[in-house]
Amino acid sequence: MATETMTDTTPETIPAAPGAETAVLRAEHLTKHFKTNAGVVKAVDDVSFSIARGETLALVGESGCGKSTLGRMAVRLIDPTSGNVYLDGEDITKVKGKALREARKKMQIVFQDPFSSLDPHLTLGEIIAEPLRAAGVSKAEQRERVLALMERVGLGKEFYERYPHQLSGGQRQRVGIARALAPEPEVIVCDEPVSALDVSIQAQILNLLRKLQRETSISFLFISHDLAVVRYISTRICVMFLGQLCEVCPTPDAYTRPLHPYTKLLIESVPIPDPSQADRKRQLLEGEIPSPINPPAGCRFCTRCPYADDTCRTVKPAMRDFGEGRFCACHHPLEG
Ligand SMILES: Nc1ncnc2c1ncn2[C@@H]1O[C@H](COP(=O)(O)OP(=O)(O)OP(=O)(O)O)[C@@H](O)[C@H]1O
Repeated sequence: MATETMTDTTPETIPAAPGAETAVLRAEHLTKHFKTNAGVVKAVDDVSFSIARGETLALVGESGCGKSTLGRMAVRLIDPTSGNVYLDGEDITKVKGKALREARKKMQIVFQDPFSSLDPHLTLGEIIAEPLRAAGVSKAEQRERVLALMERVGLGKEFYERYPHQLSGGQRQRVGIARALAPEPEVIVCDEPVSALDVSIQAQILNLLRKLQRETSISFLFISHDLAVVRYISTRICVMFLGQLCEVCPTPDAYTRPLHPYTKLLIESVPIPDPSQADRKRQLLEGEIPSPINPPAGCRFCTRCPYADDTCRTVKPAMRDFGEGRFCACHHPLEG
């Protein structure tokens, strides 16, 4: 139950990682509603977060909870229904034309499927050079910079003239990362970047991202449903359920001392690969996720939560500060 030290806090006050400099990217009250024939889909509802320089912030949650929509809004690939995005403290929610192009250079995205996101008719050299060409970099300099980028992501010179279909999945994702790095961004949204890859290749790509971050203190918003991957790569975690954040905390805390019942169930529902742990009862998340067209009025997790009472069903829980960088929106947090 609630402790006395806990304070109510509006989500926009969720700080960047403790001790970090000011946030590179900050989202405030981001909301996206899609009008469909079946009704208005409340894909993302009043979500706020910030990413510090050199930080990897993970966004986790089940399929359909709004992760990709949130990631795309954060880098202005889609416009929010309401809410604001700040890049280096500047409100870029409504910028257009040249200002938008400048902002987009600083915020890149790497997609899950590196095959469909690479033009099959272009060589790797051309694909990686595309953002440089658009920025007016000379032909000669483009080649030099592309070769340097390829080296940084572990692709030899011999790949310069190759086409996407000549590459493995892991190599294609390296190309996707090189292309994202080309305009020297401050933030890269990685939307399930390793989900389509074999486990051994996943580790190589994750290690590459870590190496790049050490070299340049770039920030990542890392979207994933894979909690093992997120544990390895991220500094902090945002747990999302049905369009809203329910917990934000340093990554180890999500696994060792979760505050939200949903975080705990999500962690416990991960398959157990270690046979000596086979006796551990695997918790299953039960019940259907409610429709984002007609979400529950109070806490959105109330229909699946073992602790839900009348308050949970009627009153939306505020995001509260538990100290040490831990925030949770729950009427009955697991600690206190
Ligand atoms: N263009 C759109 N029009 C209507 N509904 C949409 C649109 N894009 C997303 N949605 C809906 O918004 C909700 C959130 O989708 P989103 O893809 O952001 O979730 P996600 O957590 O990234 O899921 P996944 O991991 O499966 O990609 C879903 O209910 C989805 O069907």
